[in-house]
Amino acid sequence: MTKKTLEIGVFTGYSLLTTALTLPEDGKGEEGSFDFVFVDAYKSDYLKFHELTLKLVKVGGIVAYDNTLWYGSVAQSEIEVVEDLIKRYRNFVVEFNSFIAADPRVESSLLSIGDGLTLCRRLY
Ligand SMILES: C[S@@+](CC[C@H](N)C(=O)[O-])C[C@H]1O[C@@H](n2cnc3c(N)ncnc32)[C@H](O)[C@@H]1O
Repeated sequence: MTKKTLEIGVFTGYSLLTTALTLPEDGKGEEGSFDFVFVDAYKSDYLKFHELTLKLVKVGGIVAYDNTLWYGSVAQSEIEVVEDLIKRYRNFVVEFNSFIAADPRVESSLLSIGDGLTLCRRLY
């Protein structure tokens, strides 16, 4: 059962509260061996956060990265993407997805729900 969770990138707190609602009475958020980390911050920092979260999450724990389809732009060629915000971060997300797919430290899956959610399970 998940007891220790962390969220990187809080705005309204919606996703944090959603996670909190699943915690048992003795669930904690202290530093240490986390069961679950949810990352929804600036996409340019995702690779940096990956190194950090792999230290924080325990072996067998899950790190979830939001927006890894980045409005579908990761499946488009760079020149097809015209909207500024999407264009600005597309290459970071493409690079992140490639890195995660080849990272032997995690087993990962990019779920095509919402704007894409990548689940990584730390293997060692
Ligand atoms: C898309 S919103 C997150 C929404 C969040 N899922 C919620 O329900 O509240 C992204 C948030 O991440 C924050 N953020 C971006 N980069 C960050 C960083 N390096 N460290 C901490 N927070 C960061 C932004 O300020 C913003 O509030």
